[in-house]
Amino acid sequence: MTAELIDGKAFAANLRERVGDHAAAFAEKAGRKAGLAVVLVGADAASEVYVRSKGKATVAANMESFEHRLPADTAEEDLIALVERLNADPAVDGILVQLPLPGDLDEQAVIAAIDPGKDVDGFHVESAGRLMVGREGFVPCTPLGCIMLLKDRHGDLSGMNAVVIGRSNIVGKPMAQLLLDANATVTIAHSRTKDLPEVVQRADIVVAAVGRAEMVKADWLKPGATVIDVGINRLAPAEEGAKGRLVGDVDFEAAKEVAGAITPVPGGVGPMTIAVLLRNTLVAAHMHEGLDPPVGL
Ligand SMILES: NC(=O)C1=CN([C@@H]2O[C@H](COP(=O)(O)OP(=O)(O)OC[C@H]3O[C@@H](n4cnc5c(N)ncnc54)[C@H](OP(=O)(O)O)[C@@H]3O)[C@@H](O)[C@H]2O)C=CC1
Ligand SMILES: Nc1nc(=O)c2c([nH]1)NC[C@@H]1CN(c3ccc(C(=O)N[C@@H](CCC(=O)O)C(=O)O)cc3)C=[N+]21
Repeated sequence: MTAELIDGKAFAANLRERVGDHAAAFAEKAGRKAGLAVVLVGADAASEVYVRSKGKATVAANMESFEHRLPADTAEEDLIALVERLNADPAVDGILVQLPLPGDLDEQAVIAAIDPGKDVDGFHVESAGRLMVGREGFVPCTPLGCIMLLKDRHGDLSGMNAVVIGRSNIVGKPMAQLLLDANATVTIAHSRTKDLPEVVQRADIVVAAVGRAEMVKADWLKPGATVIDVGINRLAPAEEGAKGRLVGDVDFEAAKEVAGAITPVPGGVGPMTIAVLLRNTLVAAHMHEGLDPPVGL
């Protein structure tokens, strides 16, 4: 058996296109473009690439991109002061502070400074709380992108057994909550989980968000399971000077012979994260202008 490939890249391109159309209509109505501010502290090479691609995608979707680069030794109060300026700036609808932050900057303190109405990453405690109790709010981009792919494939997830591996605030926990909201029966596994292969064996849906290259093995999977691989791991390059290959948390080559459907890395969940970020920003912009949010995004 060979799994169907879940083409996150194509799904994301389609979502960005629809967001772009709605963003153009928004600009007509509001007399301004929706705006996303991205704050990057320090000069992490991978983050640089990521921030640049977000900026390009934002502009391509008819929105404005504001990039703020601060040195790695920035004081927490200066970073928070920038966030507060962005909170007060009517041209900025969404604020994303690229994580992780360098040094001993307190991530929770910085995120807490973001206006929850501009928290398009969904990392603020207010957003997390809203998701937990089932109220409208911003949902973290990566898990929201994953649930879109799952609903696209399965329609109704009711009664399906879902196993989420990883319990971070930005992926694992919100992912589990979204699956629960979709009436799946959810198990959250983590580093203390006993007999992970046996836990995964029962799953109709596996979401791997661990950060360990190719950890999830093919023989753990229930035949026909749907596998969503969130992991982004760069392997050591085979030769000096070369760029290491990017792999997920799932042993893709073997898993695709057992799974029913699987997301590749790259080209799976990653592109969805950016597309959903643009979607969240456009929703924020509508709220800021007192307009009804676009339907069907
Ligand atoms: N595609 C995308 O857009 C995005 C991809 N990512 C990628 O997703 C992955 C996860 O990210 P993130 O959630 O931030 O990572 P974290 O490091 O915050 O969390 C990893 C989780 O995996 C668990 N874990 C670690 N080792 C094991 C193990 N051996 N068995 C079972 N569980 C284990 C940890 O358990 P414990 O809590 O017990 O320590 C923890 O809950 C990374 O590869 C990251 O790069 C992240 C964000 C976006
Ligand atoms: N405040 C904040 N919000 C985030 O959402 C956030 C963050 N900080 N810090 C870092 C992680 C990581 N992340 C990715 C997004 C897209 C790809 C992506 O598009 N990946 C491409 C491959 C890119 C490549 O080739 O390097 C793919 O999977 O196809 C990857 C990783 C968002 N994150």
